[in-house]
Amino acid sequence: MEAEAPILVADRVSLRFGGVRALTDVAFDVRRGEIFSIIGPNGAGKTSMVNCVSGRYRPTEGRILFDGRDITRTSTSRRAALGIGRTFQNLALFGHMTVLDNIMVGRHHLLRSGFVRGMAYWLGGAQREELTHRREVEEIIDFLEIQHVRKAIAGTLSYGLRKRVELARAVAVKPKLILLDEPMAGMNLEEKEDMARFIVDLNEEWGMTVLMIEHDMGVVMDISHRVMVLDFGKRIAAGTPAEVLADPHVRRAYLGEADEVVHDESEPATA
Ligand SMILES: Nc1ncnc2c1ncn2[C@@H]1O[C@H](COP(=O)(O)OP(=O)(O)OP(=O)(O)O)[C@@H](O)[C@H]1O
Repeated sequence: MEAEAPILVADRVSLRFGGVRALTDVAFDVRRGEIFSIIGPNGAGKTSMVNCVSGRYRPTEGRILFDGRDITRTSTSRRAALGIGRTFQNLALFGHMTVLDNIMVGRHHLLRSGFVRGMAYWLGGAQREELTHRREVEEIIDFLEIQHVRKAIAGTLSYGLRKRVELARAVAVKPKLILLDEPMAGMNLEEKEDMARFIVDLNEEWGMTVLMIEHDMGVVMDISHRVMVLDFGKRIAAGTPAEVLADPHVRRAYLGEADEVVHDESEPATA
């Protein structure tokens, strides 16, 4: 049987900012239905890579394919309409708006255009559309367990809850691929465990494909199907979490002193 085409392909992507080579010849693909994570030390190029996928940055060389289509030159908004959703490293909620309104904002493009909607309203179709819309939003609110704060002003919530609302907003646009930029950053252990569970459920129950950057290695290795490791803008390894953890390049580059620890058995421990 022929393997299904990947939903996302990065084809030898390079990105330069003046003299800085943020990415050099990075290639990977994300399979439909998987959780794929990008890890690497600070400045390795993770955010740059995800920005090339979302459309915020345009690669200097190479191509990005989504759902079989070359999107290298496609605008950010068009990519979103094609089915690429995202959350941000720093929260990007409307702090003065309610949780419900924040989630609804992301849904606008799913409704028909203003003029058509106006006409349809008079013809009776808009009410049906509005009902479906509301039901779907309520499903997401239930799923992410934020019913109790749906009327609260987003800016007043705890950090962990705001991250969850941001995820709800990204999910609400029904993306085929969701880009999560450090979803656990700044969270306490309990919040991290909740977030990890939501990501796994989104993937398993809602069939959402996930491309994630995350610094928490425990979470990454726990929930990812495959992982790519970047270092100084280059891909140094990719594979299952077990393969990546066993890779000597990764141990040297990412885990730093791991090699010395292995070779230093004769030395007394100093840590
Ligand atoms: N807009 C920009 N202008 C100039 N240089 C940039 C820009 N964005 C990223 N860089 C540079 O590109 C390199 C890769 O940065 P990037 O933010 O992609 O790394 P990262 O792996 O996401 O790091 P972190 O884990 O710290 O978020 C760094 O040297 C960074 O300084």
